[in-house]
Amino acid sequence: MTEPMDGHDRIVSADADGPEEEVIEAALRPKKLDDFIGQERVREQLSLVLHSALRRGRTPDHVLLSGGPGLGKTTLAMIIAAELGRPLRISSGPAIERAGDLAAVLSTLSEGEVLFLDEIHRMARPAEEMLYMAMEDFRVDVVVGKGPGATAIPLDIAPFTLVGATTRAGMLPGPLRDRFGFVAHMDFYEPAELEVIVQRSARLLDVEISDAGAAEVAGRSRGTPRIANRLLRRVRDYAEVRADGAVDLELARAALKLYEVDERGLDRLDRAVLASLMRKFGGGPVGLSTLAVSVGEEPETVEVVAEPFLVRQGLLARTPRGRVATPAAWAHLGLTPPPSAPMAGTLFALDDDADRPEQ
Ligand SMILES: Nc1ncnc2c1ncn2[C@@H]1O[C@H](COP(=O)(O)OP(=O)(O)OP(=O)(O)O)[C@@H](O)[C@H]1O
Repeated sequence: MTEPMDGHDRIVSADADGPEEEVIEAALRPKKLDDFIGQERVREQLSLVLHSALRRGRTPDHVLLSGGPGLGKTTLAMIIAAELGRPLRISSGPAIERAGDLAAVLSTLSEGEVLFLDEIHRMARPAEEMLYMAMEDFRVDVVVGKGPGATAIPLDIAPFTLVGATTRAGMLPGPLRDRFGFVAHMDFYEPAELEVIVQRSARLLDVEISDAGAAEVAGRSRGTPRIANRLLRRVRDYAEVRADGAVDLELARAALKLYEVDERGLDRLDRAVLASLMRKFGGGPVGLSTLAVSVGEEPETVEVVAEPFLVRQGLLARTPRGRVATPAAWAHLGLTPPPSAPMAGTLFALDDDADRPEQ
C-alpha cells in the first residue's frame, strides 16, 4: 500500500514548495534577458518590445506571460523591470479581492513602474474591469459611497507596464487578453536547455557536476526549470553525504533512484497509477474514481497531479470510457500487455472528453 501524497509533497511537483525554496529560487534566477536560457522566440520578441520602447522613451506595451508553473514567468517579469531600469511591484490575482485593492496598488505606481500580477486569471471581476481602463487610458474610476449616492471619481495614474502571468490563458476574458500588446506562450524546455540551466545553477550553488550528470538531472526534470533546480539540490545533498560532493552520471542516477524519480521523470505516484491501471485493470479503460481508489488517492490528486504529465508523455490516454495505458506505458514499466489490452487510439483518446461522465 503506498502512502497517500498530495502534489506539494512531490519532488517532481512544478509548484514552489514553500518560502525556503523561494529563497533558493531567487538566488538562482537569471537577472538579464541574455542569461535567460531557452524560450528563444519569446526572448527575441520580448527583447524587441523592450528595446524599441526604450529607444522611443515610452513605456512598453503590456505583456502577458502564459505557461505552466515553474517555467520562468516570475523570472521574466523581474528581467523585464531590470532591462527597463524600472522598479517592479509584485502582486497576484488572488490578493486582489476588491476593486479598491487594485486602486490602492495602481494609484501608488511611479512612472514607468512594472506591475507584475501573477495568476491574473484569478482576479475578482470588478477589479478586472477597473484594470481594463487602467491598462488602456492610465486612469481609474474610484467609486465613493454606496447606492444611488455613489459617485465615480476619475483618478489619473502614472503610465506603467503590466506584466500578467497565467497558467490558464484560456480562462482570461477576451477584453483583458486583448489589452496586452504582447502575449508570450512559454513552452516546456528541451532537455538540452535544461542541461544548461542545471550547469548554471550548479555553478551558482558551487556544485561540481559532470556534463553527463547534468544531462541526467535535466532528462528527469519534466521540461521544467523549477524541477531541474530541485532535483539538482537533492542530488547535491546525496553527493555531499554519500560521496565527495562531486556529481557524475553514476552518482546522479543513484541519488535519483533513491528519490524515486525514474529516467522519464516519473515519480512513485505516477508509476503507481500506471502499474495499477495495467496490473489490476488490464490496461483499462477504467474510471478515474476506481483508478484513484486502487492507488489509495483522491480522484483529484490523480487527475490534477499525476495525469497531465502522463498524458503529455503519451503514457496514459483519457478516453470517453475511462483511462487507458498506452503501449509506451507497458514498455516503460517493462510489462507485457494481455492480448485483450485496448489500443488507446481505437478508444477516441480525446483529452476534452475526459470531463464527460464515464461509464
Ligand atoms: N529560462 C530559465 N533559465 C534559468 N533558470 C530558470 C529559467 N526559467 C526558470 N528558471 C528557474 O526556475 C525557477 C522557477 O522559475 P519562476 O519562479 O520564474 O517560475 P514561474 O513560471 O513564475 O512559476 P509559478 O507559475 O509557479 O510562479 C527559478 O529558480 C528560476 O531561476
